[in-house]
Amino acid sequence: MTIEEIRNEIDLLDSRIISLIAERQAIAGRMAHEKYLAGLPVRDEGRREALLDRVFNEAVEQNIDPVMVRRIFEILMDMSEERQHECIGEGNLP
Ligand SMILES: O=C(O)C(=O)C[C@]1(C(=O)O)C=C[C@@H](O)C=C1
Repeated sequence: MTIEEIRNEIDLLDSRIISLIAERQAIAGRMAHEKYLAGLPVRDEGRREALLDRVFNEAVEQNIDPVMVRRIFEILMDMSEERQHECIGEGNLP
């Protein structure tokens, strides 16, 4: 395989990752609605920690850097919380 072909493979995979992130953000919007109705705060520290532990362990099983994977999911959850705040009218965006 050439470098160009391998880069194309990476590009395709990156597009799939972005689609999955968009899907995750859409779910965050639904979560915001349910939390708003239930009177619950957006942030749930217990859930965050449980999720970070789970992805850390899954990364170890798959032989990829668990600390980096944890960081990625911290960012994903921050994005999700930002979306949830926007959905319930507490966003920082103009
Ligand atoms: O599980 C929740 O309660 C969510 O709102 C989802 C989510 C996430 O993106 O995974 C986002 C915010 C919370 O702090 C924890 C997790």
